Amino acid sequence: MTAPEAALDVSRLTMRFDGVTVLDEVSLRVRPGEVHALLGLNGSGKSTLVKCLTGVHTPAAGTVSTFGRELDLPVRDPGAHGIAVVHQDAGFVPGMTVLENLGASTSYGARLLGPVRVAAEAAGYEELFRQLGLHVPLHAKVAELSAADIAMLAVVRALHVLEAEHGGRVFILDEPTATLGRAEAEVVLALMRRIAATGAGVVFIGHRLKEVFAACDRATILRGGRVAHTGPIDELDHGLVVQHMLGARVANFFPDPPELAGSGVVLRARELGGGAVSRLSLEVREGEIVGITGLLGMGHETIPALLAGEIAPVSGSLEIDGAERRFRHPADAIRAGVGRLPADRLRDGCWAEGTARENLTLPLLPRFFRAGRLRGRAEAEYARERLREVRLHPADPERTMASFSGGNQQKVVFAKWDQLDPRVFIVHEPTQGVDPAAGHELLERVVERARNGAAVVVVSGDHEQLVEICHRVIVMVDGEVDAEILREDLSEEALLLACSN
Ligand SMILES: Nc1ncnc2c1ncn2[C@@H]1O[C@H](COP(=O)(O)OP(=O)(O)OP(=O)(O)O)[C@@H](O)[C@H]1O
Repeated sequence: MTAPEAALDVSRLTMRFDGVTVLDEVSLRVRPGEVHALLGLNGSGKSTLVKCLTGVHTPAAGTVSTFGRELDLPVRDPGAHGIAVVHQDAGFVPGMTVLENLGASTSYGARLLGPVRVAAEAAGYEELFRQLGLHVPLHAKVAELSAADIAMLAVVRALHVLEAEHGGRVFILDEPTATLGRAEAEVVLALMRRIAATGAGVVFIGHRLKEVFAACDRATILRGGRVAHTGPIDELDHGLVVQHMLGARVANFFPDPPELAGSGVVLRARELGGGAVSRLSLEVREGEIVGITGLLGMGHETIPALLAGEIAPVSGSLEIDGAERRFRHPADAIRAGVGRLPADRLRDGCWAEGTARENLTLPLLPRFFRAGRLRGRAEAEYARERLREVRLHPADPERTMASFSGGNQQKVVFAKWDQLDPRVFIVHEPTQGVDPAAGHELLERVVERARNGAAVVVVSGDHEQLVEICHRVIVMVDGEVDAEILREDLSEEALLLACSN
């Protein structure tokens, strides 16, 4: 019997892929009005659990109930049972208006036929926006909105789909803040809390523990497809969460940047302009780690593409090791020793249908050819070794990229750039979607790159990370460098203040 007070009650759910158990008798109980964090390392089973709740996967065993009613498995039409999932990638059409995008998910065809219905729908949304305290114009194009507004619209769309159908609601937010800066993330977290306050059960999946501690009431931590811990958030701390995730303690969470010894300038940008950057002057020395941040839309997100030949500069100049460079294509930048780890790895960083090995060795393929033939065994051995170093899980380089969890895809893309020994290494949101333990490993490797003499640029909205690993951080406002904060003055508060200036 399910206790009626649970908004969502998952009991002993088991899921297997080709005989491999990915969820092993997982139970999750979310109360109405509660924000419940679902945590775990990359690949621990969080997304698989969500996919079982939305009918994408059919579990081998277990039960699922919402507000006391048991659901038939596989779940068909989760919306009818009050379950909505908000994914990180909202899938909105930028050229369409807010209303068109919101309507498209419910009754697009009908809306085209009935102007009266459009007015009713608009009024419904206006009321919903008012209740949630959102100020987003319904007739603005999605392309004109901030990232935080778009993230919130994704939540609202899910809410509206459920509105008429069901009394009790279960919201699952899958990394809603992963692509947002600190200030924008706070807005989305506040919205999540307001939704919980209406009596919904909210499940929050995220890797930024700071957000988890600020916004969640309870947490369930998965480890290797099993529940390692469940309980109130105030009985946990950063170290304990990671301990439950890993089954072991991590002592020093963030690595320190290396000592800087009077080293020469590797990367020098003078008044560089292009895309959303109007003027960037920057010098990065050998072994130095320079962070770049800003509120979304302030230009810092464009800098990796500008420095790595994807956006052609329209003004200013760029030097690497004293030689002036004009990159017309990313390949020019790679040849000049510039490596770039992109933020959107699925769009820019990998070939989803290819295997992890193919993705890794792509830039090095000529090395594995002899007399016109690919030395397959040497290539496979190389890939196995490199991917073992980044602790790819599962440790099978022959699986397609699409079948790895998000964090493990990031490890492959990271290894792909790291192996080229870049002279200038630009890492853009390096730990986005990556669990805290793997994130720790990736940051250690970034610091190691600098220790070996590379000039490292970290473009990130994650201020905690910038404070820990950078020698100094540059803050962009309106496409220009607005402030520079040296290591001795670096703090999250100082960065937030500089960003919101
Ligand atoms: N369609 C699939 N076929 C085979 N194995 C899969 C499939 N989907 C997921 N897996 C495996 O199931 C395990 C759990 O993956 P899942 O995506 O649920 O992890 P996660 O906790 O959401 O990770 P992340 O934090 O990186 O998103 C992983 O080992 C993954 O490789």
